[in-house]
Amino acid sequence: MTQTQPLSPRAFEQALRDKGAYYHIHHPYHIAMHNGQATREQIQGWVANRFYYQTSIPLKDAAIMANCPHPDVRRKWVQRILDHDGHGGGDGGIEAWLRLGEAVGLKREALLSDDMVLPGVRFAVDAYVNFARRANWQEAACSSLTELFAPQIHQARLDTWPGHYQWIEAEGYDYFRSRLSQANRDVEHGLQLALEYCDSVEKQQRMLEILQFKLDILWSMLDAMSMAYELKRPPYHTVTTGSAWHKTRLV
Ligand SMILES: O=C(O)c1cc(C(=O)O)c2c(n1)C(=O)C(=O)c1cc(C(=O)O)[nH]c1-2
Repeated sequence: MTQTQPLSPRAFEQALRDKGAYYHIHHPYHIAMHNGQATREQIQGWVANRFYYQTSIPLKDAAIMANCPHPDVRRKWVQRILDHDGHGGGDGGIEAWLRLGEAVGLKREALLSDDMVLPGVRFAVDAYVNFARRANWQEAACSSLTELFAPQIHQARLDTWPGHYQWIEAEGYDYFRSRLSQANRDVEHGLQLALEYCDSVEKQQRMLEILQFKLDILWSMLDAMSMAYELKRPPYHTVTTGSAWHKTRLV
């Protein structure tokens, strides 16, 4: 039956939350990391590839702000950029992620060079940034709502990784700890925007589709990592043992 009336705000919020069934917490790569079955190379590969996501988030948030004509929204949204880039002399999330890299045995330069970033990860992350550039600001803003499910995944890492991976240095966990409160605050704002904006059946359905698009991005990143670090099939593995893929941000 075709839906003619929009869902109530409460029912729509529930429909957004139900998308958690597809969160990357359920990806086999993530499950292996959670269960202590990931090798050092797999953890390092994940940290190095996720760094590309971390450094792209402020680009994505700046694109949203560039398209948003409302000072009150921008005033709140800018906090996301400050969280990652740091402000007032304090380090931000990007620096914390670099420390995570060091804690898992990677050199800062290795992360900063993007050398390990697999094409599949790059394409997925670039799709997120480009979506934020093109979409209207409300749709782009609400695509961050996978963060609804993020505190759980950060907490699970804090609970299980120190026991499983004793070789990871303790300072590495600061990033996950800091995101627990930041993500909850972001979600509160993002949810409020989504509930206000999605006042028709069409907008609600489109927003659910956008959230799925974002879930697809996160899942696809881990698919690329599975190919490279679990199945040992990085791009061009039939041709070379080297990493021939492109290494620079082209878009
Ligand atoms: O570690 C994770 O699993 C995870 C997932 C997500 C997410 O759901 O997009 C984010 C983060 N972490 C994160 O640390 C973060 O800063 C972040 C920002 C955003 C966003 O879409 O604006 N997602 C996420």
